Amino acid sequence: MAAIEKVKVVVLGDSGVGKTSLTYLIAHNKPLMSPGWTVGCSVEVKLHRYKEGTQAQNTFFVELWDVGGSNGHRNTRNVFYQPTHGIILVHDLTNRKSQINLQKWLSEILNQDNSNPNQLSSVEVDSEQFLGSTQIPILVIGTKFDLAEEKQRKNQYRRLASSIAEQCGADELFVNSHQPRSLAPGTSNSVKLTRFFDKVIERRYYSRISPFSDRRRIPAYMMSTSTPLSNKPNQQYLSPRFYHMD
Ligand SMILES: Nc1nc2c(ncn2[C@@H]2O[C@H](COP(=O)(O)OP(=O)(O)OP(=O)(O)O)[C@@H](O)[C@H]2O)c(=O)[nH]1
Repeated sequence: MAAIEKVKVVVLGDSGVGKTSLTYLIAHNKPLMSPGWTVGCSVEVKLHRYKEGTQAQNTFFVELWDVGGSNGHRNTRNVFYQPTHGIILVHDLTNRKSQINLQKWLSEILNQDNSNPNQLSSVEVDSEQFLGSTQIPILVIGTKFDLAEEKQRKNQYRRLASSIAEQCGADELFVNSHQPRSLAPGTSNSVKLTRFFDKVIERRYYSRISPFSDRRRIPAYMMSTSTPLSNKPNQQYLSPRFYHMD
C-alpha cells in the first residue's frame, strides 16, 4: 500500500487568540475546552480527502503546526517554519490588536532570512511585495465569534473582517472553537477550509506553475532586467525555498 503523502500548514497569531483550540477542533471535530499554553509548537494531524467526489480524489495528511504566540520565543520559532506549504493566520475577533498584528506574523514567516529578528516588529508588509512573494496559500480565521456576536448585540459593533485577508486575496472565516457546528460539513466555513486544504495540496503536489511564470504576481521591480537581482530590495521575499520546500 502506498504511503499517504502529507502537507504542512503553519498556524500563526498572537498568544491567546485561540490557535490551539482551533487546530484541535479542525483535527478532531470536537472542542478542547481547557487548552494549555503552547510552549514551542504542537502538531495536530488531520486526514483530508483532496477533491472529494471527483476522479482526482486522493487522501492526504494535513499537519497543523500550532506555533506558540508568546513574544519571548520570537527569536527561536523560525525553526518551525521550514518547510511551509500553507499558512493559517488567526486573530481574536474581540481583540483588534491581534488582527493588526497578523501583518507582523506574515512578515515573520515570509522574512526568515532577516538577520536581525528583533527588527521584525517594525517591518510592515507591503501588500504588493507579499502578493508577489509567495505562492503559499493563506487562510485567515477570526476566533471567539460567540464573544464578538455578544459585543455586537450590545451595540459595540465593529467591522470583523480583517484587511489582511483582503490584501492577500485569502478566504476568511469566523468561528467559535467551543462549538463543533462552527466547522460542520456543509457549512460555508467547512467549504472554505476544504478549499484551502485542497489548494495547499494542489500547490505542493500537482502544480507545475513556476513562480516566475505568473507575471501578474511578481512585483514590478522584480520584472526589470536592468538591475541585478542582488541589488533589488527585499529579495528574500523571492527566496526559492518558498517554492521548493522539501
Ligand atoms: N469563547 C471562546 N473562547 C475561546 C475560543 N477559542 C479559544 N478560546 C479560549 O481562549 C483561550 C486561549 O485559547 P488557546 O487556544 O490556548 O490560544 P492560543 O492562541 O493557542 O494561545 P498560545 O498557546 O499562548 O499561543 C482559552 O481559554 C480558550 O478556551 C472561542 O472561539 N470562543
